[in-house]
Amino acid sequence: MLEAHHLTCVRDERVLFEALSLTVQPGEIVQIAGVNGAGKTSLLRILTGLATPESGNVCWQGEPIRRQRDVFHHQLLWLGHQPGVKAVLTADENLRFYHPRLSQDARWAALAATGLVGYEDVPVAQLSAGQQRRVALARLWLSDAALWVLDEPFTALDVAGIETLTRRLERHASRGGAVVLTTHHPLRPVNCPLRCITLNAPEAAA
Ligand SMILES: Nc1ncnc2c1ncn2[C@@H]1O[C@H](COP(=O)(O)OP(=O)(O)OP(=O)(O)O)[C@@H](O)[C@H]1O
Repeated sequence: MLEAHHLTCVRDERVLFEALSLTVQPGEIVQIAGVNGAGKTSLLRILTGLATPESGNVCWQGEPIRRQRDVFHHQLLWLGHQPGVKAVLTADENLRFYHPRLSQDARWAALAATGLVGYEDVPVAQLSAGQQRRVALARLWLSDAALWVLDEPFTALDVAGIETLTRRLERHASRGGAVVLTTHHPLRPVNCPLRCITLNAPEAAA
């Protein structure tokens, strides 16, 4: 599904990782672990095509992503470290921005799935940090992308929110999707293949 070959990433004269290869198969969750600054977000950005590695390449279904950006991005849902929602828009308007063709019923159902019943028409700026995260995560209930790449998706969620999200990830994997995520929150045992790739603390470049 997704393959990374011999990736090297240097930031600020530090080698974050070198000759890193990994594959992501349908039906699995891959956790990228490592200490603060190890390069987890940098790796996710390379895997999604948002950043370019010093060397190596990333392939989707056997083809380099740089040669098929539109196809790849159609199959990708990327949620970055920040909630990625617009503060002046309501929860529902944020979902409509990303999914203009979906019905209000579908959008509200997604918000209900993340525990936001009654907050649909509230401007995001007035929501708590955890609720803002839930608005962003509601896209996971609307997306039909095969590959989800999620940077710290559990941040700011309460215990119930963490469980709801974990179940959503399991369901996506059970339907043949794949998830790559970073988290400092330990994942509970899941009912699908789960692999953890740990990045070492970075070294100064030679
Ligand atoms: N655009 C950039 N320019 C310079 N340095 C960068 C850039 N992006 C990241 N870095 C540096 O690369 C290192 C790794 O950053 P990254 O965000 O990938 O780490 P991380 O493992 O996701 O950390 P955390 O767990 O704190 O989120 C950091 O030292 C950071 O300062």
